[in-house]
Amino acid sequence: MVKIAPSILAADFSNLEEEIKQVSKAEYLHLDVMDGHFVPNITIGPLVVEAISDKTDQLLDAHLMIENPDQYIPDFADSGAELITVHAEACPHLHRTVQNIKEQEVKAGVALNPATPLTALDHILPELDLVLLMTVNPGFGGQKFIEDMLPKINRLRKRIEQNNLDIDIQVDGGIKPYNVDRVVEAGANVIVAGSAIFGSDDPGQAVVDLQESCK
Ligand SMILES: O=C(CO)[C@H](O)[C@H](O)COP(=O)(O)O
Ligand SMILES: [Fe+2]
Repeated sequence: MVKIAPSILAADFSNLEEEIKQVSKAEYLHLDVMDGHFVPNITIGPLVVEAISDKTDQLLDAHLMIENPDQYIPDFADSGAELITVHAEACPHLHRTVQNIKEQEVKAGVALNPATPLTALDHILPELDLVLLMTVNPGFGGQKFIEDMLPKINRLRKRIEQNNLDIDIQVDGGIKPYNVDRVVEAGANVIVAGSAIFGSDDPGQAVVDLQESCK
């Protein structure tokens, strides 16, 4: 089943509780953590994740776009994140970082930037619960989907199937009602959407519309 993960990056932060309530039909809530170093933007930390965890039963999906994530993994797990995703590009000791996530007894994800090849997953894939394929360059919401990511998604899905693995493929960036069917067809099964949901007049309906488009 395909799951929708609204990214609160595009929500009204002055009214976050109400914004989150509107998207409660989505299975995940995607929390973009940016440090101003790995990406040129700064967003939220564990304190905000903890505040959100009191307000929803959705799976809290922390997308860490930060350098040295190992330093903060326990804090994000303690704050209620149930899936922690780190960027391969930010982790010189990726295997150790993934083990650090698993020690916290939360799901472990690895994200790849658009220009990072799938070979970055060669010696880590069986350890993962999820691979996040960025479909824009990370740092900002509202960017244009990079079409060249479709064959990348498909190659990863085939590799997962050929190796009899049970790993989610999440896509993040520029996903809209008009292209979501193509990312699902290519093999993605966790769909992040920020501006397509919170930029619409009715975020709750936008979640339902995306769910319908995935069927
Ligand atoms: O990780 C991200 C940016 O780095 C966001 O999750 C992503 O950009 C979602 O926003 P949109 O759907 O508007 O593209
Ligand atoms: Fe994200």
